[in-house]
Amino acid sequence: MTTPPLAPYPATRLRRVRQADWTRRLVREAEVRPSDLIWSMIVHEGEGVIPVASMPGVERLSVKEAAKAAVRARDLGIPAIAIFPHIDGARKDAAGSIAADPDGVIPRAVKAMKDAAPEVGIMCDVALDPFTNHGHDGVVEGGKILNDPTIERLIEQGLMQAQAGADILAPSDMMDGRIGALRAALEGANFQDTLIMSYAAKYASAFYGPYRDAIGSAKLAGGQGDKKTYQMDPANTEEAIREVALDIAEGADMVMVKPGMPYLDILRRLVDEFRMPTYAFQVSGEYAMIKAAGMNGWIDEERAILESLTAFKRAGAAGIISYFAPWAAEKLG
Ligand SMILES: NCc1[nH]cc(CCC(=O)O)c1CC(=O)O
Ligand SMILES: [Mg+2]
Repeated sequence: MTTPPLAPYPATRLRRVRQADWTRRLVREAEVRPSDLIWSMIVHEGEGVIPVASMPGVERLSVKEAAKAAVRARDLGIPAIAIFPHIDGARKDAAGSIAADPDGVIPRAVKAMKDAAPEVGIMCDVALDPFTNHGHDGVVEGGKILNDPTIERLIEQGLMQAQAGADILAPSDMMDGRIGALRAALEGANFQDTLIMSYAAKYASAFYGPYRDAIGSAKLAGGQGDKKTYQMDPANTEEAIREVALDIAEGADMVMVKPGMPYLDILRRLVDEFRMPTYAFQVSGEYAMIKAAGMNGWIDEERAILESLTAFKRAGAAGIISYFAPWAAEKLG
């Protein structure tokens, strides 16, 4: 885009349009609405709610509470909820054997949430790490994360989630080829309408720390932070283009960039390049930073949250996955 020639000062005074709230609202380019939000939510296997220490204000919800939250999302105009499981450590193993258990907390939550609020889209994380005792997103052998055997497990998990009623499957594992395999499996099992949102450009980031605490994998091997053989190097942009190109070609309906704020340049690039519905995940560490600074009185928390969400929209996001979703929807609604 070329900028039209501007009359020199004083004919042009850019401050004129900023002089009052009404002028600012008239020229505003990006605005975040409740319909832009996907509520990121942790569910657990027990009863009641359990606070997450490193994410003040976020609680792990029981299935019953998750169903109530779905109703709340509907009433707030939030279109979708992304659920992630906290699994009892004693039930994890090296293979993540219970990842595709049709009686697990995720399928139970999906059913309860769809029963309570069928109008709300439910998105499931397709990944093994909440279920493995090493915290990695894949099958590990001799210290290596095996790509193709992992895909087989993800397919079982994804089909189970679709069977339970999940609307969107969101593989967050970063194995090569899993989008194509999952799409073929869904077609083969008559799930033509199940959406796939690919965590297409997911970086090996320090900003996932509180999440690993929330799902109970922080102290495990994978929780020490090294997922660098499958998640992307934070230094790379062109590689993100290749990742997203492949996932679109394999059948992704929507793509995601993760984390959010430190990667707004990637988000913009991908929107420009592919014109696909592109989402940003404002991850646990971003939540924790804003919250911690706010609680200390170091920043104005409410303004910082809304500014951060607006920044995603300005950068081109079709929507934002965020732990702030219910608070923000209430504020904006
Ligand atoms: N499959 C892993 C997964 N799915 C969602 C998140 C992070 C979410 C957040 O930080 O809020 C992670 C973390 C990781 O890769 O270790
Ligand atoms: Mg990929």
